[in-house]
Amino acid sequence: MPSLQSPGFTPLVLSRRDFDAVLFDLDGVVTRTAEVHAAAWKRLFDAYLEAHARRTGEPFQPFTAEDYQRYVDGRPRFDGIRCFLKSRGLTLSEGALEDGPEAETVQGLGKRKNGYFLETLEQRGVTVFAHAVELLERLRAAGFRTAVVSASRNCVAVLRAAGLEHLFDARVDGVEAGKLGLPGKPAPDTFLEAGRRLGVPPERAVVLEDAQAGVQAGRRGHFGYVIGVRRAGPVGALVEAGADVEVTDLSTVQVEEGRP
Ligand SMILES: O=P(O)(O)OC[C@H]1O[C@@H](O)[C@H](O)[C@@H](O)[C@@H]1O
Repeated sequence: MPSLQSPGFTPLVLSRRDFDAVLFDLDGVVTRTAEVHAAAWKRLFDAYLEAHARRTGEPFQPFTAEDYQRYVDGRPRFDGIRCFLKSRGLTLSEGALEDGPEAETVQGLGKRKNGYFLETLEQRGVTVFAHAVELLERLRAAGFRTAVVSASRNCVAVLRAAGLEHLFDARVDGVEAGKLGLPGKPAPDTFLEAGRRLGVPPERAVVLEDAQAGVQAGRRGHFGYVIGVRRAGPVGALVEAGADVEVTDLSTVQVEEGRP
């Protein structure tokens, strides 16, 4: 039964009796980079929407936190652009791969946003959620296999900057998905690929996600357990999107060696 975790309820226990692997989203679950992405998207879309309002005479309606959570968070870069513009009844030509950041195309907007993201990352560096790193260490000590599954093409750079590469047995990110032609979240394919690489079937794997699209991917992939990690957004939104449980503090997740 889906539930919201709160004091007084039975603690959430991940046991080796039930599961062999845990698949972690990166931005917003392990590293504090979801807010860097969100700020870069806001900078991009607010400028775009303001210019659109000036051109058409329609009122300017800014890009909101809810827009980010519903249409952009967790999805591959260009899917996020298309999905958000569609939600506002806007379309933009796809453009070409070589379009520069100034181009008014999906490709151009994607490059512009990536420039904003990298600029902030360069200034601030990458910080982590200490409880997520501790959970990864506890899981690995108990014999779980671990993977990182991220839509981001910046996944390796973020992992390296945070010094976290050694905590994962497999990585399926935006670059890998592009090479393999895998659709991104909310499709389950990147999580399923991570399970395959670990040699673990979906029912023996747990998904940890902070994004609605990511939770949906976990549900659609029929994974053994889907944990929604609520960092922002309304209480219950991740359970509504398909998580088995919603937690805010990963230090409350218990790990048991059990017997596989
Ligand atoms: O633009 P990138 O680095 O490839 O990232 C794509 C997406 O990666 C996801 O992990 C983030 O939740 C999104 O905000 C981001 O847009």
